[in-house]
Amino acid sequence: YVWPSPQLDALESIRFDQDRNGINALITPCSLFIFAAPGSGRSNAADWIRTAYHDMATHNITDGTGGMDASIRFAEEQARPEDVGDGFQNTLAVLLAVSNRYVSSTSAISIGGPEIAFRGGRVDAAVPNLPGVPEPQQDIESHIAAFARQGFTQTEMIGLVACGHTFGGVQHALFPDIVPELNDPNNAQSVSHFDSTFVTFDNNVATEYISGTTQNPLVVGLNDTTNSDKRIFGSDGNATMASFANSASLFASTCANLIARMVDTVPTGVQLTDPDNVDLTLSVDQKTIQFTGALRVWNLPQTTTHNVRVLWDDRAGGTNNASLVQNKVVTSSSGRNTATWFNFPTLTLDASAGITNMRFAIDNTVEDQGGVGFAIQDDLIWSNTSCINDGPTVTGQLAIAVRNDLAPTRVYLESLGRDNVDRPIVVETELALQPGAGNALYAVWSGAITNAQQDFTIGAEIGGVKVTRNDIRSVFNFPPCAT
Ligand code: HEM
Repeated sequence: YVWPSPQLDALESIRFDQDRNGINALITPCSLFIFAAPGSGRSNAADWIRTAYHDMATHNITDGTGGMDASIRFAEEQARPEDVGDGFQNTLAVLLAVSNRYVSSTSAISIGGPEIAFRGGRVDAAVPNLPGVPEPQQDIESHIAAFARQGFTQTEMIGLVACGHTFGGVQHALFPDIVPELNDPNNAQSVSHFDSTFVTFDNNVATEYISGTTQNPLVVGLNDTTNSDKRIFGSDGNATMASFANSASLFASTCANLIARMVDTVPTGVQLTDPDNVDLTLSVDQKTIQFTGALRVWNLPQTTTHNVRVLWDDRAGGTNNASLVQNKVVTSSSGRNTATWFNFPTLTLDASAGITNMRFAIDNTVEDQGGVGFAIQDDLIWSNTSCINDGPTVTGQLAIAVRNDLAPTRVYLESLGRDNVDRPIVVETELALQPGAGNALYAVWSGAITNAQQDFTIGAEIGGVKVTRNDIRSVFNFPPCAT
């Protein structure tokens, strides 16, 4: 994608900036289960993947209803026999809290699985979807029909079930007719696992099935009616499962494709470079703009030192440049990628020339998103007349500088809220124009802030159209208010 994109920037930050915004800690180690004492036999990771499938499984390819839309959060869906168990509640309890989007592919990646492509833009449902998650007692024809409705062929059904059932297992409490009480202190919730390596992504679900050693309770369960994996895996004479047993890499690449499709994604390559937190703050006298930020470069060899510079264009036709300083090196996504961070020095720009675009020179290579550069807008920016009032209750004042050619009808701060069905929504806090606070270049709009913890982005309405500037700040980013 082309930076900046507030939505994709946020999504990829959760996925790739594990040291800052990640959810890896919730699935590290892969066997972690935070809702019971160790040795429960369950894992957060397995819950998340099952949740993603159950959310998607209501999809109807013909009429386009259902799918990955987080409708699984509705009590009505969770009360259905097809959605038995507390795994969905557990998943949503943590994922709704740490992200503002529904991110599910992350768990599989971090368990050593294949890297799964993803795209953003899922929209949370306002109402529950129609039922449609397959259940183990149904016959093979219903399963083929259910996966066809979800958009998967019979071969893809075998693959997707095998990819899902490399994690976790079946719980006695939920399926007492399939799994007996195990009386095992290391498996306190009596979970009969699908393969011997139930917290790892590998092809053992297939090798154990083909070699006849499988303990998968949906294959060798005593009640043949609920042996749905046996019917599904055997439905093409075991051809697909044999191919997975023969080739771990075929299994991994098939799962990467199928799970990517399951979470409604198209492949996208990792960006080589990606600016982050590019901050513009107008000075008190409104004659200069402070320009700061950071650059993340993927997979830069660490053997030599690097010469990294930011080049930027201004509205007066000038081009400028400055050297960046290497900061930290972070390995993310289970060691697959290394991010090297470079900090901008604090650059002081002449506000009358401002800034329009930037690009980077990394050693001898120019990174400019294929020639378009990285666009920067200096029309709606934070004013450093913003300030914080420390005390028992922290409050403050946030101010936005608005370039005079803009003439907005409203300027406001945007923050994240939830509507009455828990969908993320944008809450707007109005700011007022401060007559006399501006100058020939910028006007100043400001307002009092009572919730100091709240993060804000900048919003304005210009000619009836709403615009957003995604430079996130709270009062903690500003100096103390004058007393
Ligand atoms: C015909 C299709 C399927 C049937 C009948 C089925 C059935 C089941 C059943 C009965 C359980 C036990 C749930 C529990 O006791 O907590 C289970 C667990 C699980 N399923 Fe499936 N499943 C199907 C397809 C899939 C697919 C396509 C995926 C993902 C790609 C998936 C992922 C999982 C995972 C990860 C678990 C383990 C959950 C845990 O241990 O907490 N399943 N499945």
